[in-house]
Amino acid sequence: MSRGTKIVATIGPASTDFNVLVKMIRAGVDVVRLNFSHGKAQDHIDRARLVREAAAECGREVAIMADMQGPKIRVGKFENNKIELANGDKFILDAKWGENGELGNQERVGLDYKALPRDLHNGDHLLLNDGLIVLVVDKIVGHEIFTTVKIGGELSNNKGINRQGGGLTAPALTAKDMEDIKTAMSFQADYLAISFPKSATDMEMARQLANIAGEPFHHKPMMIAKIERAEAIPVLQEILDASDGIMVARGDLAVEVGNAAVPALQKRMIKMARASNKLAITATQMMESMIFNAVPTRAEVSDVANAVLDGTDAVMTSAETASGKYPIETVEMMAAICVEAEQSEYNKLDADFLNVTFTRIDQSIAYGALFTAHHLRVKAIVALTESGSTALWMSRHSIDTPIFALTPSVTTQRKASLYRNVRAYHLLQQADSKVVLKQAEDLMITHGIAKKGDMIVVTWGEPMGQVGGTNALKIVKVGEFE
Ligand SMILES: Nc1ncnc2c1ncn2[C@@H]1O[C@H](COP(=O)(O)OP(=O)(O)OP(=O)(O)O)[C@@H](O)[C@H]1O
Ligand SMILES: CC(=O)C(=O)O
Ligand SMILES: [K+]
Ligand SMILES: [Mg+2]
Repeated sequence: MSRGTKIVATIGPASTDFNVLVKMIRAGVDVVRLNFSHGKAQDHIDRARLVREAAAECGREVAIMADMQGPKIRVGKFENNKIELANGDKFILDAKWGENGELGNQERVGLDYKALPRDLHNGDHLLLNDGLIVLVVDKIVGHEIFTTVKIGGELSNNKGINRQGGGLTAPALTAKDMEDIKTAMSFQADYLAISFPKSATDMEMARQLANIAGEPFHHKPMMIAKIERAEAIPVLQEILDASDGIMVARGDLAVEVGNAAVPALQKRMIKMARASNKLAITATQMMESMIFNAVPTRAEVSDVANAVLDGTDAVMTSAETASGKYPIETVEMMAAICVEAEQSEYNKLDADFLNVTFTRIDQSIAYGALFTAHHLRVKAIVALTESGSTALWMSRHSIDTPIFALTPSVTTQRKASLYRNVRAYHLLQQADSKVVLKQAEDLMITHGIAKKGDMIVVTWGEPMGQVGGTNALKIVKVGEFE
């Protein structure tokens, strides 16, 4: 059985190797994530090239997602790289500490966001290191935040800080992000993930910067809003409207909204994304124990399967594949869980369209193809597409029929590798629809999707070769165009 849910794999020291990457791609990686929170610009440029080479070796198109660092607030470095905080200890976060090279100690540490004291109030709970350490603000005096340790532990260099409940005002795009967007466009990253956006404006600004940086390469990336701060939740719809997709970034989100709130939010976010014709990625700690172990826990298996049932386009790995011991096994395991979970999917195509009115020709064709495929039980839906949007619209609804996007654009092909239930292949640009339909049939036969006499549904636009012009649907008996 082929897999419909896609796999996004973060790469890092454990996977920056041609042979490992080839094995990971063969095991099922569809999108590679480069995390700009770690490493230098040149490291990402080199990694991107390695990914393209490994994908070529596998005869596949793999998308690259550049994930910006964003305004994650971090503590500075310590004299001895780390300290141990005990419950009840007094500790100072000092926005001026480090300005003259001072390192942190048992009493105080510096901050990379100088305006933090201004944003805080007495009684605020600060969560450090993804919530493993909790500090309560006692008072703020100028640049010094005086706190009492509520939950202690080891605090090491550059760990992140969140306020419980969110509300810290750091702007979403930092100066570093703006530089990193240029780097990502220099290798034409297919997806750009923006960290901590809190409004549609943040996403619009990022898109504008990306489009300008991509212009010399005629490249426009798809924009992913990482939903990971409390303020993003009430404005989720407007963020979705300004983006091409969202990431349920459970690491930071859990710290801001409380971890018990995350599962329900995940379901709501994925549902809203699909209803808005946008993509959804479920991220963080999906196979966490596989950083050290060759098999996942029962809970992790269920987590991946539940994300599939929620309708996510992709499940994502972080440290499991970036710095873990079993990057290849993690991907193999995830792929197997996805396939199994998809078998049990409850199909409710009719319910998706209750009271829906179609107003666009291209969308009407896309949905017409879905219903045709569903009711006639054809072998495949084939969308001849320039931009990929026909395939994207179809993929927002769950049906058993696989969707194939055939496109002359390699960028469209790469982007489509994130769309659930869509496989994209390259098609030679042709003016004559008869020739193209024949090519489409041949591709289905070559890939073992359909054989002579099987039915497939094909959509395309007349005249061929124009973006957004899908206006034709044909039910084809394979072999008809001999
Ligand atoms: N390029 C890389 N180089 C070194 N280590 C990496 C790299 N990418 C990821 N890692 C390691 O994997 C861990 C988890 O990866 P992930 O991408 O979730 O990082 P993170 O620091 O939690 O991300 P963020 O800063 O976006 O919240 C990181 O904390 C880091 O130890
Ligand atoms: C992926 C990410 O940034 C998070 O989970 O917070
Ligand atoms: K990041
Ligand atoms: Mg995050």
